[in-house]
Amino acid sequence: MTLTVEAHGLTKRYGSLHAVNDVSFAIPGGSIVGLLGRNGAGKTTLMQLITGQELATTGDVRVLGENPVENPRVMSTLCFVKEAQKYPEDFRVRHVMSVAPRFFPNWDAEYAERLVDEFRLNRKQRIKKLSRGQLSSVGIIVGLASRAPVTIFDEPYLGLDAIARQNFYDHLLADYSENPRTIILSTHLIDEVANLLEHAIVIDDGRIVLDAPVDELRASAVTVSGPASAVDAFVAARDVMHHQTLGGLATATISALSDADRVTATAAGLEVGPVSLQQLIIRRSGGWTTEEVSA
Ligand SMILES: Nc1ncnc2c1ncn2[C@@H]1O[C@H](COP(=O)(O)OP(=O)(O)OP(=O)(O)O)[C@@H](O)[C@H]1O
Repeated sequence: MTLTVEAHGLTKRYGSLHAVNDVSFAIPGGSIVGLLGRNGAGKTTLMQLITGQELATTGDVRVLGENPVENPRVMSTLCFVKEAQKYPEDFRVRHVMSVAPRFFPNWDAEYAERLVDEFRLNRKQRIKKLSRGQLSSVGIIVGLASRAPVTIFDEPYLGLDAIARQNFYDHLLADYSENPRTIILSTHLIDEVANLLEHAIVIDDGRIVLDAPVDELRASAVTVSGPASAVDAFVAARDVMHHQTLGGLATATISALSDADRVTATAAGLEVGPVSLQQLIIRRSGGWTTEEVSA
């Protein structure tokens, strides 16, 4: 299997702050990877290291087997859609679309034009006059139409309404299916992208706290819900990751159940269901509590 992005002991320090701290991972080619974590966790710094925009303090990062820093061969395979992309002062939407092929050898101009219409952008509009959501749309169009072998989106949805975000997710999945490549998506909207992601890397305080296939994560836990007394009796001898009560009802998140345990739970009047990816990731990042929700 070809590895597209690899890091070994990668560290970026700003003064005494370890923004990225001894991080190692390997992203196989042809996958959609979620880079997830709380504010200030180190996601943007890690993406800057991958794209050669920052120099590592120590450690090593490779894109398609090569160091990305000042490497034109690697640059031609990368597209980094940043939250705060800068454009020349007098640029209009159509200028972005016309210069993009110079940076992205796989640029699909026809697809880009279709996306401009779908995201309802005015080709003549000055970039600096675009709304926050329209500016995000421009970045999304560049990221999708670049067809870059390694495409990285850093919170690409800022200011986008729900319809435009769904449009992005639908296009991402459809276009990725037709043109497989490596897509790294940094987002806080985990449940919105849960169905897109094949792999999740969670970073917290500069360190990777989770690096796992999403299917494996999903299979690792379940919720059991029902009358509080029945839920409590069922989970009494188990490791409870999260517990929530609402009136006389309770929901507990526990490790995956065997078939026999599922039968026992159902016989006790409990419902066994899936856990959302967001909940699993919050839990793995050490952020879950027991909640009492008043009715
Ligand atoms: N150029 C810089 N100089 C000093 N500190 C920095 C610099 N860039 C980032 N940091 C710090 O490094 C840490 C990681 O920042 P980073 O932007 O990578 O986080 P993030 O996970 O992308 O956060 P968010 O989700 O809020 O965008 C933060 O504490 C941030 O303040």
